[in-house]
Amino acid sequence: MKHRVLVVGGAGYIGSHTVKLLQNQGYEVWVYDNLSMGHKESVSPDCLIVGDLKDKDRLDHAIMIHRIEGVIHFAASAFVGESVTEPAKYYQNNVVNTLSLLEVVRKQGIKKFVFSSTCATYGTPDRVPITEDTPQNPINPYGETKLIVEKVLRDYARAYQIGYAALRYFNASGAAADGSIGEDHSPETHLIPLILETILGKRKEIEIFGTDYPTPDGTCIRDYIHVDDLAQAHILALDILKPGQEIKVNLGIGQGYSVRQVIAATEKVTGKKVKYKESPRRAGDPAELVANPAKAMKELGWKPKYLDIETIIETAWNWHRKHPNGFRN
Ligand SMILES: NC(=O)c1ccc[n+]([C@@H]2O[C@H](COP(=O)([O-])OP(=O)(O)OC[C@H]3O[C@@H](n4cnc5c(N)ncnc54)[C@H](O)[C@@H]3O)[C@@H](O)[C@H]2O)c1
Ligand SMILES: O=c1ccn([C@@H]2O[C@H](COP(=O)(O)OP(=O)(O)O[C@H]3O[C@H](CO)[C@@H](O)[C@H](O)[C@H]3O)[C@@H](O)[C@H]2O)c(=O)[nH]1
Repeated sequence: MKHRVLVVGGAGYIGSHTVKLLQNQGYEVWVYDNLSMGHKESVSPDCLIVGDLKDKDRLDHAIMIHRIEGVIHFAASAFVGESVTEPAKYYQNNVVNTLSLLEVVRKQGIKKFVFSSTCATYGTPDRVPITEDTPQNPINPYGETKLIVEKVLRDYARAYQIGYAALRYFNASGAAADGSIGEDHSPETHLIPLILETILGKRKEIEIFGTDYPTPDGTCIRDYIHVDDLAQAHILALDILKPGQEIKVNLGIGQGYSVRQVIAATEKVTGKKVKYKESPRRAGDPAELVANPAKAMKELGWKPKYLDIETIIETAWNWHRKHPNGFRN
């Protein structure tokens, strides 16, 4: 029997791709989202419950009437740069509101909880690729909030037997292979969609944030992982979680690309030149974040399908050029 799942933040970018995959694989799915960043068009209307994370009564009711067995929690404020200038928003939404959700989960006796963590919890790692035993010393408030929730989950697992998976994603990218849904953040801050918007003439140019990093071409290196590969890892984690179990894994492909390499790969995929300008570093950005995904592959039986940046960008390009205004067309 496939589980009945509540996907909190399920109308967002990674959430909506996970919802689609869960539905394709026969799970009964309910989406809970306040639509502050998400899009109602990204999920089927009959499974959407519009509500806020801090509304305990609404969550309680949703979990009870739909007899939810597992929760996947994507809802958060998730811009590294903004978290430096507006930390209060991040501690409130990512920590306080998540505690509120966990109160309901605990009361309702739910024993499967999958959490969107991040490689930003590692801060500036001593070495790459990053393994899960790398010390977690975030260098921005966003990473700090995610680390706090990981610690709360550890304690709740031990005291209340809530089984949890803290999935530490690297950089989510790409769009559904069938072109039906994709990435649409407002404001957009992520590198690949911004490059594509520049190509589509929606922006004058892309800024490269920092060209003096200790990397071969001076720009930041990240591990770009396809959103459907991320989605599949959530389903695998949900399936195997046992009460009180703790899973902490990195989700990346184990290969890093610099900002300049991503621009070059996008030019190749689209056949168009990208206008860019070199700008100062953005606050809160570590030089290089690349995953060692071996633990996720072993513990979840996970195997990413998209191992090549150009194929990942191709899926994003396919979505962006057909939906230049995102879900508004
Ligand atoms: N995008 C990435 O590269 C990346 C990398 C690592 C971790 N993450 C984490 O993955 C998760 C999903 O990221 P995303 O890129 O899909 O973000 P997103 O903003 O597209 O999705 C988040 C969703 O949560 C909803 N939400 C936010 N606050 C809420 C609240 N208080 N109540 C109800 N709903 C609320 C938003 O409306 C949105 O639909 C986040 O937790 C993020 O921190 C993302
Ligand atoms: O206009 C831009 C935007 C980004 N970058 C650079 O591109 C890289 C990727 O940036 P971005 O796409 O904004 O992703 P991150 O800041 O790495 O953050 C994402 O990836 C993190 C994990 O690395 C997650 O935790 C966050 O939620 C998610 O937003 C970084 O080096 C940025 O400095 C630019 O040079 N110019």
